[in-house]
Amino acid sequence: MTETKIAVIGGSGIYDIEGLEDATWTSVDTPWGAPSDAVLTGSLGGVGMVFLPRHGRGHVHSPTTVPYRANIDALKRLGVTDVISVSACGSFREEMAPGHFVIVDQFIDRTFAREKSFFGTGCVAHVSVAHPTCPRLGAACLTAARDAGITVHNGGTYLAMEGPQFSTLAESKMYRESWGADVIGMTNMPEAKLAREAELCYASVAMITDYDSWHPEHGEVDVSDIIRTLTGNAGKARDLVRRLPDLLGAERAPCPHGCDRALEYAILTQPDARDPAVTAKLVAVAGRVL
Ligand SMILES: CSC[C@H]1O[C@H](OP(=O)(O)O)[C@H](O)[C@@H]1O
Ligand SMILES: Nc1ncnc2[nH]cnc12
Repeated sequence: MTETKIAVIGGSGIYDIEGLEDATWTSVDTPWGAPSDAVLTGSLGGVGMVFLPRHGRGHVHSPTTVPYRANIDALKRLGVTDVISVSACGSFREEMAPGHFVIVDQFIDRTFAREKSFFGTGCVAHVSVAHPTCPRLGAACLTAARDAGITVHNGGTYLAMEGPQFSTLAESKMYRESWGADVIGMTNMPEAKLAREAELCYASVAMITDYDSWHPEHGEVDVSDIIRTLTGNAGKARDLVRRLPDLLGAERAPCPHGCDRALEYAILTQPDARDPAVTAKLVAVAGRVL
C-alpha cells in the first residue's frame, strides 16, 4: 500500500488553500525549471496535501507560459499520488450554467505552443490518453461536490484552447455544434497528458464561469464577470477539496484503472540507446521504469 498524497492545482482565482495542518510554502527545483510558484504542503484529516497555484500567486503565468512539466514533476517529486485540477471554464451547454461544476472526463487538445511531453529524442515513450482522467478520482470529486451541495455535472468534454484571447463567435459555434465540446478552458492540456506520463491519477473539476460567446442571450466573455463568478465559487471549491481526504483514505491501493502504471510498456527506446542526459531528467517522473 502507498500513502495517499493529494495535490490540488488551483486555477484562476484560486491562489491559496485554507485549513491545511502544518502548512508550509516550499520551493521545489525540477530539471524542467521552476514550477509556477512555491507549493503549499501540509495535511488534512491525516492525509498529505499539496497545493500549487497554476498561474502563481498574483497570477503571473499566462495559460501558454504555465510551466506544466515543472509543475507535474514537482508534484511527483513530493510523493503526490492524486492530482485534482480546479479550473475556470466557459460552457457550450445551456444546462451547464455559470456557477455549476463539471467533472471533466474527456479533452480536445487545441493547444499548440506548449511542451507536451517529458519524453523525446534520447528516450521516446508513448502513453495512452484515451481515458485522460482517472474515473476513481473523478468519482470522489463528484461525491465531494454533491455532498457540498454543489450543482455538478458528471462528465463532459473540455476543449483546451491556446488563448490568451477568448474564442471568436465562429470558433465557439464550431466547438459546440460540430465538435461536441461541453466546456472550454486554456490550461488542462497538456497538464492531464503530463500527469498520465508521470503515472499520476488526474481529475479535473471545472467551474463554469460563462457561456463563452455562442449564447444569443449572453454577451461576449468578460474577465471581470468571470472573476465575479469565480469569487462566488471559491468557497464551494474549498468545501469540495476539504471532503476529499475522507473519501480517498490515507492508504491507496494500486489504481484500478492503471494510471499509476501508465509507463509499464510505454518506453520504446532500448536501454543501451537512451541518452543518459535525458534519462537523468526523467528520474522523478519515470524512475520506476528506467
Ligand atoms: C480568468 S479567464 C481565463 C483563464 O481562466 C482559466 O484558467 P484556469 O484553467 O487556470 O482556471 C482559463 O483556462 C484561462 O487560463
Ligand atoms: N470562455 C472561456 N474560454 C476559455 N477559457 C475560459 N476560462 C473561463 N471562461 C473561458
